[in-house]
Amino acid sequence: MLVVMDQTTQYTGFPVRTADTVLIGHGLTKTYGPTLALGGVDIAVLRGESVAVMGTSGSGKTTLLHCLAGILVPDAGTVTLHADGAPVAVHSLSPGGRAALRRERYGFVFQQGLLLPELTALENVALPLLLNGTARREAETQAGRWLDWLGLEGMGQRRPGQLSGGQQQRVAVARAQVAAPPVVFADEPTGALDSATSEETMTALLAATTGRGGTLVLVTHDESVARRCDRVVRLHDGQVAHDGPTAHERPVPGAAPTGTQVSR
Ligand SMILES: Nc1ncnc2c1ncn2[C@@H]1O[C@H](COP(=O)(O)OP(=O)(O)OP(=O)(O)O)[C@@H](O)[C@H]1O
Repeated sequence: MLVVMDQTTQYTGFPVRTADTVLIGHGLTKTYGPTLALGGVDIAVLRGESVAVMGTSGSGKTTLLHCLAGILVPDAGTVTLHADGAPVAVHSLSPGGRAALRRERYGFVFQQGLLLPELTALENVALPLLLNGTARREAETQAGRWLDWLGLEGMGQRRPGQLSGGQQQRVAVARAQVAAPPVVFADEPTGALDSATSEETMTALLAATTGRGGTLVLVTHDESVARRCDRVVRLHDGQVAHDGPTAHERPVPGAAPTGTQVSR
């Protein structure tokens, strides 16, 4: 059956592209030796949506995220990004093409911010812009705006080791979003944080992504994190066991720093 995901429809089959679809994974299959990590997963992510991928340990969450993000190539199935310009067949890109895609079109937040320890917070955030060819002064200006916007005023010259875990994650959020990618992926972004800091980090992550028209796909074990997203996809043994909307009030979008429009 052909379905389009909306706020009332349970997922029941093959994902169909609509004008609002930004990312489609179809029939995604991945094995590691004898282990079937993904067994034909279909997923369609809408523009401006936050999707939480949940499931027990080993159910295939990170493998799915990595296939969608062009970190891993699925053994079978397709991943298509429909952002600005022509659709991109992510699964068939060369390793260099996938690296460019990750650098230019995607943002990432991991459990431990994975900030470069020898760089300042400002330099960490500016890095994606520098890699994309933005001049240093402009890159650092934009990075500084994001740090300020995420409540890190005056901390730009600190190195990651001089920031708390929650502050480091906000730097990671700023870095993921500074180049205004159409899709941000987050793998357990609050996994190392206490519940109050986790809440703050989710507020920052949602404000920086869906709050300004971008899209967020995140993996989490934490139901309270998932509840803040628009939709939950639950995996079980590498299959989609559930895909449906969460009941939550969408936060009122805040104004993003100037010059940070999401590319479509
Ligand atoms: N590089 C690898 N080599 C071998 N097996 C792997 C590899 N990566 C993942 N697996 C296996 O594939 C399955 C899915 O792993 P995956 O990491 O996607 O699950 P997950 O749901 O993200 O788990 P967790 O919640 O524990 O992080 C698991 O059985 C895991 O052991």
